[in-house]
Amino acid sequence: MEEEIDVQKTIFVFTGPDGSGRKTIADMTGATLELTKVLSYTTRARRAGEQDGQDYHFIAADSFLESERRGEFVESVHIDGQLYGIKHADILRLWEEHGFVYVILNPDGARILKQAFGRSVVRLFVYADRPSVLKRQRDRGDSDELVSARMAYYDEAMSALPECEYAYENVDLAHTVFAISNTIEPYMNRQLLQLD
Ligand SMILES: Nc1ncnc2c1ncn2[C@@H]1O[C@H](COP(=O)(O)OP(=O)(O)OP(=O)(O)O)[C@@H](O)[C@H]1O
Ligand SMILES: Nc1nc2c(ncn2[C@@H]2O[C@H](COP(=O)(O)O)[C@@H](O)[C@H]2O)c(=O)[nH]1
Repeated sequence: MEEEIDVQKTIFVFTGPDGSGRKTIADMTGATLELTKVLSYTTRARRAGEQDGQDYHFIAADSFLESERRGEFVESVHIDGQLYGIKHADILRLWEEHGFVYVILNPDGARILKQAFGRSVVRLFVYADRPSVLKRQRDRGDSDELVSARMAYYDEAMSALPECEYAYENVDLAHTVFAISNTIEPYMNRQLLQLD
């Protein structure tokens, strides 16, 4: 059931197929508009260049399961043997502190957040065609194993496009960030107008 949430508090959910550029775009847009990121918790190992508390909260499986048992996650998923989730309390705290926040989730997680928080959730679906997604992951140096595991979810992820509030084909990075910033800004300005 949808929670009673102040509609001026918004969570922008960057979703879409892996490798489409969601994270890059989310973080660039977040930096441009001074949005705070709600970090996921995960049991997977940190990859080169990733930092705890910046990319994810990297935690042990027993700690994740204990939090799950206590009902702390608003949504959690198993992907390729690893656990990922977002804590309810983190969203509420960051909403209280900042009003506008963002998160990067797969489409299943995005759907669950929408069911939980209704109008306070705005899903921004970022996609690219299959060859581009494949190339971006290979260019980044991801292993063949990781790339094939992710590509197995491509069609399923793409099928979530119509249910999202907005969708962007990410061909040119700067252009996509500009378009998404233009979508988000009116939400923030609406709040400023109401505060006047
Ligand atoms: N428009 C673009 N053109 C070319 N490369 C891009 C573009 N957008 C993003 N990239 C690059 O593609 C790679 C994947 O981007 P990113 O990590 O943001 O994707 P993602 O959708 O979050 O996927 P993942 O969950 O696999 O990290 C990165 O190396 C990023 O710099
Ligand atoms: N439903 C959720 N999906 C999440 C969460 N945190 C990350 N993700 C998505 O998982 C895959 C794999 O991520 P990777 O960093 O291991 O490559 C990707 O689609 C992420 O967006 C979460 O808390 N919930």
